[in-house]
Amino acid sequence: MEREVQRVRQAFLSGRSRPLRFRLQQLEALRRMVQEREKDILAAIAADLCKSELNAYSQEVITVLGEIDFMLENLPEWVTAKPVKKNLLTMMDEAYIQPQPLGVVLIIGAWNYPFVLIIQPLIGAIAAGNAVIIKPSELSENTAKIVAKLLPQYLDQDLYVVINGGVEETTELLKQRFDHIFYTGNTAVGKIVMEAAAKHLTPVTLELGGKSPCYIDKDCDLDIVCRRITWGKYMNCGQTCIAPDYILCEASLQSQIVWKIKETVKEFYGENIKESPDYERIINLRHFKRILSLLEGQKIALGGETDEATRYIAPTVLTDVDPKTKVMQEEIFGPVLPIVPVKNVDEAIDFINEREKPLALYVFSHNHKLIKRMIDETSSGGVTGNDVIMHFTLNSFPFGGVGSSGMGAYHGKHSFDTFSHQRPCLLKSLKREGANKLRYPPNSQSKVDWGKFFLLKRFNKEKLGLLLFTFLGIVAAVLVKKYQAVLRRKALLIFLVVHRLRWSSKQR
Ligand SMILES: NC(=O)c1ccc[n+]([C@@H]2O[C@H](COP(=O)([O-])OP(=O)(O)OC[C@H]3O[C@@H](n4cnc5c(N)ncnc54)[C@H](O)[C@@H]3O)[C@@H](O)[C@H]2O)c1
Ligand SMILES: CCCCCCCCCCCCCCCC=O
Repeated sequence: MEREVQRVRQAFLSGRSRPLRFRLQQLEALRRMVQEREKDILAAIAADLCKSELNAYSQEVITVLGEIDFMLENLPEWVTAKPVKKNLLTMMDEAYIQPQPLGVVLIIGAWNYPFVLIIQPLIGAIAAGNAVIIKPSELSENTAKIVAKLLPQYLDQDLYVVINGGVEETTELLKQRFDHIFYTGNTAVGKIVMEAAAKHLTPVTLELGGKSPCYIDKDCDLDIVCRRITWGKYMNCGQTCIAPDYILCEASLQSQIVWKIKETVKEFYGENIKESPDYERIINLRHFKRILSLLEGQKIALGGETDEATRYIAPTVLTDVDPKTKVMQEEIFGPVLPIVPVKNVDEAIDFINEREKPLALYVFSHNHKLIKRMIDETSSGGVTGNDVIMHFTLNSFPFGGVGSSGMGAYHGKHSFDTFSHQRPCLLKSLKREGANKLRYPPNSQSKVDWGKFFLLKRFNKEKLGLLLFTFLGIVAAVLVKKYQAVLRRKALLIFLVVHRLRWSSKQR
């Protein structure tokens, strides 16, 4: 492991990952890989999650292609140095911020969207000029294998390396020194990653999970609300980090919500859900049993059917859920949707604020002010009003958690920034030493006063304009005085030419 990381570091130190042209070439090669090997990639995701190729394409491949195109379009602008404002002491110098790669980045992926969750951060890391080691999740082994097989066929083999393995290999990997660790997965392992990173003072991005609440106001079109929630909750069989975890609403809305979700489930997956190509399965038996244990003692208003052999759990809704029960203590990460009755929006806000900060928050209402209030008075990684999941699709948004749902963010420019160091560069001349005497010892009151003027003095724009105007006036006056004779001759010449022209035009 140590030798492998060393090899990647040597490749980074060769400097070839840095030029813009190289980064663009690698991103184009990655796009070619996704396009040319699409069938293999979709088959691997399908095998891991029992997912149709159409769904694998819409949920993972589109995002990856969109992200690559966005990078290719914007990278030339992002990599350029950005000049910054200067003060009076640095007025004559060059001052700019130069984004630079961090070095060797470790990306650890999760199994639930096994392709996009490693390739999207990889795109950002390449764009920022880094070398990368990718550790896909061992639970989605087909995707892990295909990525390990394809990447070396398209990308630089020493700069971008896939290491497959489970807890043992990841633990070994985490002992090595990296310049950034980007981890996606559960909060408990997130803490292990951060602890390992701390030994080398390595910065981390932690894309974690949590219980994302969904508040439904009574002032709502429940048909639409339930269709959107059903889509986001049961997509990937509930195994989505930003799926609505539970619903908060007034008790009286529960029966209508259950009825409308039931109708939508029929519309989406047909009478026999098990046969629907759009309904996935639970990743493994451990998670299957964990989710079943959350149903114990609950009022099942919809679904509840299971099949251990195929790890099938039907779209399920629980009503009148007691917040103290197990299903409300951990992230569900499965197709089970508890409804917790609350009296009103105030109680919903308190409920959310009494718990860990979630990765996403959803609020449904015709009342825009209520949505704004919910946003102002709570905290979460991201928010979508009147829909679910969709903030993930906008790559101008930073995607990430807050508090126990994670730290740092990525997607689009935010990925580029996450994997870059914003280096401040001040370039002075070796001349103009006179001005520098001010800061050299011995110090004096007069030097301090000048220092205060240079560093603290703020000119307002109007005053500065007036000052400049006066200065230009003085310069003009001096010039006029100095070149009076020349100016007089020029003025005479212009006078003669103008008059000559007027005279000739009159003659015609
Ligand atoms: N914020 C996001 O973008 C995002 C995306 C997907 C999933 N998630 C969250 O991830 C969780 C589901 O993923 P998971 O954790 O089951 O995935 P997982 O089991 O695949 O684990 C994630 C990674 O951690 C590694 N790992 C596991 N145990 C480890 C250990 N003891 N030491 C070192 N590494 C270890 C695995 O090898 C894997 O690569 C959910 O909480 C979900 O909300 C978050
Ligand atoms: C054919 C219609 C396309 C619709 C696009 C919808 C995209 C949904 C993307 C969902 C991906 C969620 C990944 C979340 C990562 C955490 O688990």
